[in-house]
Amino acid sequence: MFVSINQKMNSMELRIDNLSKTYSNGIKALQNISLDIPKGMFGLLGPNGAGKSTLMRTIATLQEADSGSIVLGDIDVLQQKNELRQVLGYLPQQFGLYPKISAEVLLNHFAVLKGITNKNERKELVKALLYKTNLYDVRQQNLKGFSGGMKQRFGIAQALLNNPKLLIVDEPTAGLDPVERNRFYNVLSELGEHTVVILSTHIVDDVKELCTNMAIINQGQVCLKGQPLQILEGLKDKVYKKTIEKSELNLYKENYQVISERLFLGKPTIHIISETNPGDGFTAINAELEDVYFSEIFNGTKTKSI
Ligand SMILES: Nc1ncnc2c1ncn2[C@@H]1O[C@H](COP(=O)(O)OP(=O)(O)OP(=O)(O)O)[C@@H](O)[C@H]1O
Repeated sequence: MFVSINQKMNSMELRIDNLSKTYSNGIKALQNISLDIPKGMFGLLGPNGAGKSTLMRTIATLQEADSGSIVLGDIDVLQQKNELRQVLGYLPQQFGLYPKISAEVLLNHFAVLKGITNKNERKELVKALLYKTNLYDVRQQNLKGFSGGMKQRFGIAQALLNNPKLLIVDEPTAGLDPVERNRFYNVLSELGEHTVVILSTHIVDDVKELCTNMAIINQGQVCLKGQPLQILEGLKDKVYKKTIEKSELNLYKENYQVISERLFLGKPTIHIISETNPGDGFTAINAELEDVYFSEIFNGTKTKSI
């Protein structure tokens, strides 16, 4: 049957099936990871060492898996590396930039490397991307003067040069202040409509602000996947909070399923999960994505789909 290009693009999604990777030191960084990632922003949330970067690098064809498969549309990612690279934009966790060169000149240089040979086309594209990433006004500044957020936005600009169908962004907001983080969110939020965007992060707010679908991974395993709003429904009427004395913390941990503790005006405020109202001075609160995250990281082991 004839399938139009549009139909093909609409069905473009990333499918990861039973992907596993054990490093030579015995660490099982990925254990049977399976995820269906549609177009739009997908948040991959997990603590340090969960396996996020290993997964991102494997999808980006930068390292091999031991077993499993990854498919983007009709591209078999693990076999057709060059095909994947043509439609991939990748912003790694750390990247170097030439410090003594302007953003405009460097972006133009990257465009040449990506095979955009027509000078006028390249000029227009560079200009459009500098606008998109809010860097047009500083395009003639050398990159060494750029803040962390400006560098990250430049990273996005270079990742978008080939109009990617798949964009991977690995822990982009670590170290950014709230204003820079917000600017970065604004740039990313416009990309999701036509592209599969995977945002790997340990910052819950990144996912809360941006993502329509998400998964939590921990110790190389997917422990929860679904849509943030539906996932929150799972904790409806089950989260309670109480401000306690520091000396009481261990006692509460023994008696309740404490999922998080935060200091508020110097005193610990704990969140617990309980099927019924615990009384004892606790108040019911609306679950936040942080509550889901902490409950999965500290207590969850089995994969749940919502
Ligand atoms: N090249 C490697 N050789 C051996 N072990 C590795 C290697 N790379 C990562 N690991 C280990 O694999 C596990 C997963 O690491 P990975 O970097 O994928 O996690 P992460 O979720 O990206 O963490 P972070 O948020 O700290 O970057 C960790 O225990 C890490 O120490």
